[in-house]
Amino acid sequence: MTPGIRPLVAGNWKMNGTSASLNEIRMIGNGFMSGLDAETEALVCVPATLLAHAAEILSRTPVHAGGEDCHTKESGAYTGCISAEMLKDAGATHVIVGHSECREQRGEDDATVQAKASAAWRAGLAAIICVGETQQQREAGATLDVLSRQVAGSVPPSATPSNTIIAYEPVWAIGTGLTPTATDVAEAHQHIRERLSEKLGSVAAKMRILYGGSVKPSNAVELLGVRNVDGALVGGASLKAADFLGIAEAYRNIS
Ligand SMILES: O=C[C@H](O)COP(=O)(O)O
Repeated sequence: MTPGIRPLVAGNWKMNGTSASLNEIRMIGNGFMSGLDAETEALVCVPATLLAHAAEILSRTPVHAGGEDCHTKESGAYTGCISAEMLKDAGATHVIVGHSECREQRGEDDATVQAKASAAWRAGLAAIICVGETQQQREAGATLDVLSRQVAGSVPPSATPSNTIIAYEPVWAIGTGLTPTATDVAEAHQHIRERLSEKLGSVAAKMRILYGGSVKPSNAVELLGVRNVDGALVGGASLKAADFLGIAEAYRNIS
């Protein structure tokens, strides 16, 4: 938590979900209508095939719909790719960029991630920029250096709290059930906040820094209660409305 920052609980469905899954979206939207939005803002990033449907369902609720990735260009000969403008047109308010799965599987570097964040703004979307170390980097004691490099290279210099959210996702914690200790999370988030301050100045104090990596209802109070943790980016547990809502409910027990 950071005083004065409203936390964001964001889901990332990754390559999961068909039209049969839209009922979970409906239940997430309804859950936030029953008062949860007082504590947190909520967002579900879904595959592009579901985005327009999800956005339509969520338009009657406080929950936003988002995309999971975007191209740097607005349009053109990029078969299979989706621009930020297309996501916006389908109803997105946010897009994730630089997720470790994109960095690793598609060889995305920091410059590309930064260009994608700028593309998101060009379309009127907020960018959720992901950073985080691998297991190997962690074992080599390089976590903070990696985070410094990724913040320096991936965050555009004109980022503001309204157009940019940072997500710290230790790669080794994603989908593994493993999580860093609260002390490690606090150190990483403080380090990111400091690097953002150096880069962006005073606006960094109000920028949301989410934690992602095996967040579940059972560990949400501990992880989300850490200083400088301003919400969660949730993968597997966002696929089930009950789990996603359970994570958001953690804020009722965090002071
Ligand atoms: O974007 C979400 C993260 O990769 C976390 O995924 P997870 O909650 O399944 O570990």
